[in-house]
Amino acid sequence: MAADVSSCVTCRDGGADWLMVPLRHRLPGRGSRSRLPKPSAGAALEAVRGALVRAGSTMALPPAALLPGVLLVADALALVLLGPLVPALAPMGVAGVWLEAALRLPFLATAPRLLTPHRPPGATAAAVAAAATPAVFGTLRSLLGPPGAGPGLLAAAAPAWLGVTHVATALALLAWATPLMPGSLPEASPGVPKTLGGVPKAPAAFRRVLALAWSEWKVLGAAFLCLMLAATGETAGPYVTGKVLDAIRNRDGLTAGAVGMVVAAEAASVLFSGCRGWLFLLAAARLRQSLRLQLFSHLVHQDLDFFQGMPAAELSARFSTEVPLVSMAVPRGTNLLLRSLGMALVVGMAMVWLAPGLALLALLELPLGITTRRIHSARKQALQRSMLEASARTASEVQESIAAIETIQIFSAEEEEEERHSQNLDKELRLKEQMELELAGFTLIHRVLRLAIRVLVLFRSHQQLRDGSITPGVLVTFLLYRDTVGSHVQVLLIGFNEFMTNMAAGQKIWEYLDQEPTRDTGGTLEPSKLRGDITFQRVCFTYPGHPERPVLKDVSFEVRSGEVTALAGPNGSGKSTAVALLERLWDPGSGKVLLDGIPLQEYEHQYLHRQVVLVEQDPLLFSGTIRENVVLGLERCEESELREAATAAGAMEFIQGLEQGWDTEVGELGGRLAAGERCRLALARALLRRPTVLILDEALDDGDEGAAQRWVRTGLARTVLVVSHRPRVLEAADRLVVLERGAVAEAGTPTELRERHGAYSRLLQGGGGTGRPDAMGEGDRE
Ligand SMILES: Nc1ncnc2c1ncn2[C@@H]1O[C@H](COP(=O)(O)OP(=O)(O)OP(=O)(O)O)[C@@H](O)[C@H]1O
Repeated sequence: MAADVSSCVTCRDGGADWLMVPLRHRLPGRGSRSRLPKPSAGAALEAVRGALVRAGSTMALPPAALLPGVLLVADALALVLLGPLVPALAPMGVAGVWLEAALRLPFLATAPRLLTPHRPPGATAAAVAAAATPAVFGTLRSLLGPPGAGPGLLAAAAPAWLGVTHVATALALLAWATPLMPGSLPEASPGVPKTLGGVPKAPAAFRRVLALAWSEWKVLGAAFLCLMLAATGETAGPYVTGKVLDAIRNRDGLTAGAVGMVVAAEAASVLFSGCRGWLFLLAAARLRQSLRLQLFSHLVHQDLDFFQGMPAAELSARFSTEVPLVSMAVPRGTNLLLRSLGMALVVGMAMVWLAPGLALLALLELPLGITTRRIHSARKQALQRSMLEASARTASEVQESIAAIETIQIFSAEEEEEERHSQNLDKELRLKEQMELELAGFTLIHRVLRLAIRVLVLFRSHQQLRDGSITPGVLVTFLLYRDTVGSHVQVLLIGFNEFMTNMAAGQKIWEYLDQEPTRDTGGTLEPSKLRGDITFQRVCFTYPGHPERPVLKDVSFEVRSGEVTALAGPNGSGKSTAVALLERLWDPGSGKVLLDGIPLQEYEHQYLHRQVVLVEQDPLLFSGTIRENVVLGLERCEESELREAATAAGAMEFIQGLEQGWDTEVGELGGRLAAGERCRLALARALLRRPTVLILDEALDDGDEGAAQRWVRTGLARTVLVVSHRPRVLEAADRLVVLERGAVAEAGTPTELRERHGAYSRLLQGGGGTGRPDAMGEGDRE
C-alpha cells in the first residue's frame, strides 16, 4: 500500500519542519498520526539534533538514555518508507524478513548521529540488534511455529510489535552491557583500599593475560595438540562403538579390526587426556613462577614512595593468592573452554542436522545462559576483587599485630586488636555470604530458564511426533545430543566465568607492573678510586606524598674526605632526609648531591652503594648466623679482616662471649640479640666493606665518640658522616652542620659553633646532661 503523500501536512514546531504522516496504511487498526522528521531536510535533521541535545541537557539525561527514543523514531520512519515494499517482500518468506532488516539498518545506524558529539558507545550494536531482532524472531517463527506460519514482516505488523521489538532489544542490550560498564561495578568495601587505577577494561586484561601466556606458547601449544587428539578420540569412541553394534546386529560377528578400532579410540582418548592435563598444569606452574619473578623484580626497583602506603603483608598476600589465579587463567581457560566449545559446536551442528526446528528451540538455552552467567560473572569479579583486597588487608594487619606484640602488651591493647581482627573477618565473611547468595540466585534463575526451554522442546517434539515429522529414534538421539551439548555448554559457561574471574584477580598485579620507578638508575661511572668528598649544592626536597611541605630548603654544605662530620638539628629538621638523598633512596627536587664533584646519578647504582654505606640506629639483620650477617653479600673475606672489622665495631667481645661465637643464630630479624648488639654487628658489616663514605644515623652510643675518628685514621672508612643527638658524639666530630626547619642554620667546628651561641648552643642546652637534647619536634612546633 503506497503512502498517501498528498495527505501529509507540514507545520512548524520549535523551528523544525515536521512531517505529519498518517500511519493507517501500514499499522492496521490504528489511525494515529505520528510526528516524524522529514528525511530529506538537512535543516530539519540539524534542528532535531539540536532539540535532542537541548532536551538531554535540560533534563540532565545522558545521551545513552536518549538512544532508545532516537532508534524508535528512526525505525518508525524506515517502516513508513518501506510500506510500499511490503507486497514484494512478504512472499519471499525468511529472506524477505532479513531483507527488511537490512533495509531498516541504515536508518537505525544513521539516527544515533543526531546525538553527536555525545554519541553513546554501543550505538551501532544497538542499531544492529534492533534491526535483527524481528528477523531472528521471524525466522524462529517460521521454523518452529505451526505449519504454514510465515515469518511476518515488521512493516506489516501491528504497531505494538514495533514497541515490543525495541523494548526487547533495549532489555537485551542492557543485560549485556550493564555489567561491563566500568563505573557500574561496586566499589571495594569501606575500609578496603581502593585500587590504584580503577577497573580495567576486560579486553586490556585479556591482552595482558595472553601476552603473559605467550611466553609458554610451546608447552601450551603441545597441550592444545593433546587436547585436540583427546577430543578426537572421545568423539570417535561412540561412533566406532556404534559401528561395532551395527556389525553385531547384522550378524557380521566381532572382528579383530573392529575391536582394535574401539580400543585404539579409547586408548588415544585416555593417553592424550592425561598428557593434556599434565601439560596444562606444567604451563600454569611455569607461568606462576615467571609472573612471581617478574613482579618481584619490578617491585624491588620501585621508588620508596611506592612502599610507603603498602604494607608488606598485603604485597605478600597478593603474591600468594592473586598470582596463582592469573597464571591459571590461560591454561585452564584453554583446557576447559576450547574443548567444550569444540564439542558443543560439533554436537550442536549434529542436532541442527537431525531436527533443525527443535535444535533452534533447544539451543535458545545458550544465549539465555550466557546472559545470566555474564551478569553473574561481572558481579562475581567485583566481589572477588573486594574479597582479595579484604583478605590482603587482614593478612597485613595480622602481621603488623604480631610484629608489634610487645607494644600491644605494654599498652594492654589486646582487646582492641581482637576487635579489629574480628571486624576484618566479619567484612570478609559478609563478602563471602554475598557471593554465595548471588551464586544461588543466579543458579536458580538459570535453572528456571533451562527448565522452561526443556518443557518447550518436549511440547514441540510431542507435536512433531504426532504429525510424523520426526521418528522416535531421531528424538532419542536428539535428546542424548542435547544433554551432551548441555554439559559442554555448562562447562563453557562456568569456565568462562572462572576465566574472567581469574583475569580480574590480576588487576592489581598489572597495576604494580605498570608502575614505573621515577629514579634514574642508569649511571655508569665506576672510578677505581674515590676521595669521598660530598657536596650538597642548593638542594631542595619534598616527599612525593606531601608536595606542599618542603623538607629541605636550599641546603648547601660539604663533608670532607678524611674527616668526621656531624649532622645535627632538632627532630624533624631533615637530617635523615639528607642521608636518604646521599644514599639515593630519593633524588633531590632541585639542586645536586655530588660525590667527588660528580652528581650521584652518574655513578653506577651498585658501585655507589658499595662506596656509600649507611648504618642505622636499629639496623636489620637476617635470620642466619652472626658470621653470615656480617659477611652478607661479599664473595671473599679473610678471617683476619672479619675480626678486624668486628673489633673496630666493638662487637668482638660479645661475639666471643656467646657459646657458639660467630656461628650463633641471630633469629628472625636478629630478634635473639639486644638492640646494641645488632647495631654493633651492623657496624662491623659496614666496616668490613671499607666504604669510601660511612654514614652513621644515630648508630653511635655515648662512649663511642672517638670510634669514628679511629676508623678514618686506620683507613676503615675515608669519610664519616654522623647523624646524632648526643652532645658527646657531636662534640667529638671534626666539623658540624646544624639543620633547622630543613635549612642549614650554621656550620663549623664544634668550638666555633659553641662560641657563636647560635643554633648549636641551643641544641646542646636542649639536651641537658642526658646526652639526648630534649628538643621539641619541628613538626610539632609548626
Ligand atoms: N617518608 C616521608 N614522607 C613524608 N614526610 C616525611 C617522610 N619522612 C620524613 N618526613 C617528614 O620530613 C621531615 C624531616 O624528617 P627527617 O626524618 O628527615 O628529620 P630528622 O631531622 O632526621 O628527625 P629525627 O631527628 O627525629 O630523626 C619531618 O617533618 C618528617 O615528618
